[in-house]
Amino acid sequence: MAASTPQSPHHQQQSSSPFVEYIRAPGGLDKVLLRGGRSCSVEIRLFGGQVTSWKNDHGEELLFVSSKANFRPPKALRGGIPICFPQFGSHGNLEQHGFARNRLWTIDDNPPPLPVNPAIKAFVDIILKPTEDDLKTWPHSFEFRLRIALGALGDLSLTSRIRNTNTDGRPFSYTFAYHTYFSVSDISEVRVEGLETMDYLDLKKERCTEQGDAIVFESEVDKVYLSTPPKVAIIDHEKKRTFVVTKEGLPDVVVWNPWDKKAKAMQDFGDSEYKHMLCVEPAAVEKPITLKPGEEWKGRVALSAVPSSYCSGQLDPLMVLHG
Ligand SMILES: O=P(O)(O)OC[C@H]1O[C@@H](O)[C@H](O)[C@@H](O)[C@@H]1O
Repeated sequence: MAASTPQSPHHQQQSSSPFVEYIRAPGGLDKVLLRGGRSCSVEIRLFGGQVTSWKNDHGEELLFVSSKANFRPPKALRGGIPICFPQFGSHGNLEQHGFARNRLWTIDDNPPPLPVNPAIKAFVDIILKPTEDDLKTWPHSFEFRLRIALGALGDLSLTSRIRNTNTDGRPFSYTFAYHTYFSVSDISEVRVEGLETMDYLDLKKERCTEQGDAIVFESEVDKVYLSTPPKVAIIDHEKKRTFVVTKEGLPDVVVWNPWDKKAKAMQDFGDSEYKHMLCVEPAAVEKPITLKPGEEWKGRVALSAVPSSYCSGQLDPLMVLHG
């Protein structure tokens, strides 16, 4: 559905679905709200094509957004799920994490169909195409379609479809990440399962191997885990909540927490906020994806938040990851 001209600064546009609301706001801050059962909801900001809120049945926020986040374009918002494309981090010559998170996306009126999923309550399709300026720094024509969907059980999924629309016959390559900021009660009470014994790239992009235990957090972590299994679990002991991250088409997973020193150095991040967030980012970093003209790539992530089967220090990882 196309967005119409705003009639008031906060004009709310009717969509054909009672579960989808388009909210016009000044300064490029248009949003889309997806509503599910009870208090479940997802908020998407067209600037950056960024999910900025994901709430469960009880209306509790599941994603972290910094209290110091800068909501004004052109800077990306610190929190939610920024999209890193066509470059993850500093793995290339472009600006950090690429430009997609700093561009205005539009509603995709006529997306090519995706397989029908009856469990999906509400969804929106948005699209990004390069601007003239983007073509100067990254001379490739593309269509990046993103479907954001809220499932009947409150799960959130993001499906990216990137197509090479170059007319000069040239392929292009890119790296990618769903830079997901999870909200956690206390980082020292959190562990990540599913990445044990995996190889990873450290900050210096050197290859190392993770130990056999679940990952816990006692200092800064910034690692790109390589060729990982399709599921990762983030267990928040204090909240007794487990986030299950299921990914397709995205071999790598970035795990990031800036800890105290880096937190203080970030102007749009509170000094102590590192205690309440963890980024676990399904990604394609080590091996860039290459598309020939006309080819399309798909990368999907599904996030769910379930009560932990944690009980006095015993979590059955098999239940979480395969149950
Ligand atoms: O400050 P930015 O550009 O949003 O990046 C935040 C972090 O994003 C993570 O994905 C990277 O692994 C970190 O190295 C980086 O510091």
